[in-house]
Amino acid sequence: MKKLEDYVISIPDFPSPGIIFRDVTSILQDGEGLHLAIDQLLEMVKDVDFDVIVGAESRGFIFGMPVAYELHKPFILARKPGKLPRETVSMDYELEYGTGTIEMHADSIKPGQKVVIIDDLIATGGTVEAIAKLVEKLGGQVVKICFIMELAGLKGREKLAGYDVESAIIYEGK
Ligand SMILES: O=P(O)(O)OC[C@H]1O[C@H](OP(=O)(O)OP(=O)(O)O)[C@H](O)[C@@H]1O
Ligand SMILES: Nc1ncnc2[nH]cnc12
Repeated sequence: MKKLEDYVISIPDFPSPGIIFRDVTSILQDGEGLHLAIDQLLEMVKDVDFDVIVGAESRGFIFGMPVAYELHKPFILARKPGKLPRETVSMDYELEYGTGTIEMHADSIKPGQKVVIIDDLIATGGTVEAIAKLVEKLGGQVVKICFIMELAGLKGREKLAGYDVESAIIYEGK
């Protein structure tokens, strides 16, 4: 039987020299790969007491939403700047190849809510660290952070020290 990592195609030097791009679309374009990915995320949160799932634009939406749907939980979008129509909170962060800003609706997390954050991949950890800070700014508590893939060589976990972090696939390098 194929494991989740068997579905991942890695592309050297994309989008710039030195980056090995771990292409999540290669999981999604196989029905069994997609099913396995969502099942593994469901397994990660099965014993976690939480209220809300937050997904990171855009690939985090793909993986967070089916988990929220299956567990009858709300799904909150952490989006790139200028996309959310109502009052937002915003945080800047650094990426493996660039910088970014992430926003959430100011009313999306209620004080005291327990939050699971889902994204496809952790590289430097900047994106999800920024989202965790936004959740906390809104009074939420981050109880678990789940990834499909982790690039351990970029040490993103160090940025997320103190959080319960789990990844389905861990690549030792970048
Ligand atoms: O751990 P980090 O260094 O923050 O990098 C990981 C983030 O980078 C990618 O998203 P990207 O911003 O490229 O957006 P996309 O999902 O819309 O392609 C990926 O989907 C993660 O969200
Ligand atoms: N190396 C990588 N592969 C796929 N997505 C990424 N996002 C940031 N770094 C990445």
